[in-house]
Amino acid sequence: MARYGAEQVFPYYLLGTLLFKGAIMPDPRHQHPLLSIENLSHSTVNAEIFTSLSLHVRRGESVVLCGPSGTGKTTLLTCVLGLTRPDTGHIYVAGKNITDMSSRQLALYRRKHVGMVFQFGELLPELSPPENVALAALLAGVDRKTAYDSAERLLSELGVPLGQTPTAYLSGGERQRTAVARALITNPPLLLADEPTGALDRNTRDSVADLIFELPRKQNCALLVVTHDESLARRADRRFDLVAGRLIGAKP
Ligand SMILES: Nc1ncnc2c1ncn2[C@@H]1O[C@H](COP(=O)(O)OP(=O)(O)OP(=O)(O)O)[C@@H](O)[C@H]1O
Repeated sequence: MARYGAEQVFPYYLLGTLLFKGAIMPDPRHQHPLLSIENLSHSTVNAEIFTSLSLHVRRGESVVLCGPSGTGKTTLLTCVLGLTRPDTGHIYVAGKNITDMSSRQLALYRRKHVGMVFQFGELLPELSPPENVALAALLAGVDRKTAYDSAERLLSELGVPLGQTPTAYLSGGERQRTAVARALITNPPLLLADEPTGALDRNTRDSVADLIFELPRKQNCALLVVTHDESLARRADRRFDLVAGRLIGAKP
């Protein structure tokens, strides 16, 4: 049986300890992408929206998609959500080809693998923040107690007041934090956001942006954000512009 001396084992022990303590984080660029968009083309009855578009996002990294109005940024997000079927090309999430999935499989995929933050939160205004957030977990099959406990923990961490006040009465920032909590409650590996700070004033926008852009590192998820906001785009690890149906990389 082979024997290993301390001098042979120690470097591996040290590396393992450093990795465990988070002193050396694996570089996201060396991982397989969580989201792979490959040669995607899509058109409406009137026009071609994008052609042969490819984009990869890894766990732990943030990518921002900018570009003029009407170039298809939201349409691309709806393709990744499985709400729009592209004409050609494939989208893989965690190795699964979502462009081949049935409607039933897509509904399950959305509940378990994707969190989405919309510009106006898209919460149910009559429900309280814990109810809005817990609902996403209940729909994903989580039991009632766990869903409510997790919703309250997440909301507290994100600084949203608990209680029974309907979300309609909360401030814009509190509503958007609730929307982030709802996107995170199922612990999705992929987080999408469409103009997540577009409806907020400057101060609130900065604090919600801070919150969103620290999620890839904190939750080890992949983040894809669509925005017109240059200050938001600067926070991303990588930034692309969608212009005339093509992706142009502005930040490596
Ligand atoms: N279901 C649809 N049927 C017909 N045309 C559509 C449909 N959905 C989107 N479009 C068109 O596709 C184009 C891209 O729209 P999209 O909303 O994706 O652009 P965008 O880049 O997100 O714009 P903005 O920055 O203004 O939000 C637009 O011209 C839009 O009118």
